[in-house]
Amino acid sequence: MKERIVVIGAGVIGLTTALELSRRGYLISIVAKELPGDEARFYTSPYAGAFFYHLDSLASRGWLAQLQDIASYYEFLRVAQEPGSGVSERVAEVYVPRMSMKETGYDGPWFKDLVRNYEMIDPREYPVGAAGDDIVFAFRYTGFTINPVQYLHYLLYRCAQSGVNYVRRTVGSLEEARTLFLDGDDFVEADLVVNCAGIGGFDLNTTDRQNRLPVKGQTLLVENVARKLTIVEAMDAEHAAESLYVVPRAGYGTLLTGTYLYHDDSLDVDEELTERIKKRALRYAPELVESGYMRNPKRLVEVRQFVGIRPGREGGVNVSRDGWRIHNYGSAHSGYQNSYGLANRVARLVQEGTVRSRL
Ligand SMILES: Cc1cc2nc3c(=O)[nH]c(=O)nc-3n(C[C@H](O)[C@H](O)[C@H](O)COP(=O)(O)OP(=O)(O)OC[C@H]3O[C@@H](n4cnc5c(N)ncnc54)[C@H](O)[C@@H]3O)c2cc1C
Repeated sequence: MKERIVVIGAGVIGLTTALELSRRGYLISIVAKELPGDEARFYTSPYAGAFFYHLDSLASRGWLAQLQDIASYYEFLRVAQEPGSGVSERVAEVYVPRMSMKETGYDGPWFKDLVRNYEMIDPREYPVGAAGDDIVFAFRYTGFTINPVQYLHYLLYRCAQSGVNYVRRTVGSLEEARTLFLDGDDFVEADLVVNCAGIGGFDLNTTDRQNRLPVKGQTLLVENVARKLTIVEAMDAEHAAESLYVVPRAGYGTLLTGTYLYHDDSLDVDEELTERIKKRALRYAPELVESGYMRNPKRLVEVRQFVGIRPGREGGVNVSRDGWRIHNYGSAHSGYQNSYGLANRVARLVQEGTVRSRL
């Protein structure tokens, strides 16, 4: 019989891992404190941008990270064809000001030969508002944007279709989680437990606590519609930790964001930061307030501000196995971008253990 596996967590990492394992024939129960539709300080997935992007060049990006990301890229482009998934294919444009160009001899992002329709942007096409930012590199490609709440519901639905069940429960340890495989109306012991608890993953793997690295992000959702996904690396010397992301979403509306506050897990909103984000967005995406485009209102109409805490980890994401315990947490700012790649790695860890135990 195939292994019974408890997956802890119903963020993008837990749901994708559960889905990919069930597609391979394993029996899966998800055990999670928060489920899609919930909001909580340490339930990060609903607060993401979310899109596919990383500025590193091929030379500076590890091959494992590349494999994870590109596996996810093509899966998301496929999912984008499914109505109601919350994923939409979009043109993505990236502008890199001189102040944020860290590499010398940079000739494009690591994915330039792997994504669809990659090309450099001619300086004559730069938005008028970019003047003064000293842009040294700009490119576009076929990307996608994700409406996270819609996509999390989609994943849960796909899991249910694939035979995955789920239980709302806070667990205090991996041992406790192991007793919570739901079999009909009863709990039985699981063969394996996968820790996909995001920032909570460190509480369940206490020997790793010193690597906990929360990274705060602040976002603003507006009703106005942007034409494309626009990414501008840091352009303001006074606020060098701030970039600009203009993220048009499925169902319209646009998310404006671009902040990384390391070792910060507070939830307060910085109103001055919100004003800076709005000003930058209007420089690069003036159509947001042009009635000629999608009948946009003449000012930004705020829906809501959000704060999300990215589950970062010193040393990068932890995907590892120790007997019946498997970990998959710490994906920081790219949990969507590498979700399918990480789930594939977990599936290999499950399989390798199974093969070894049969020898
Ligand atoms: C502003 C912002 C923008 C972002 N933009 C992007 C982007 O563009 N692209 C991208 O790829 N990523 C982006 N991210 C990062 C992405 O959101 C995260 O990497 C991802 O959501 C992490 O998912 P997760 O499943 O690991 O954690 P979470 O979503 O936090 O889920 C954790 C799950 O574990 C459960 N849990 C925790 N502890 C316990 C316990 N003890 N018992 C039971 N259940 C437990 C929780 O209830 C929850 O269900 C962004 C994040 C932010 C904040």
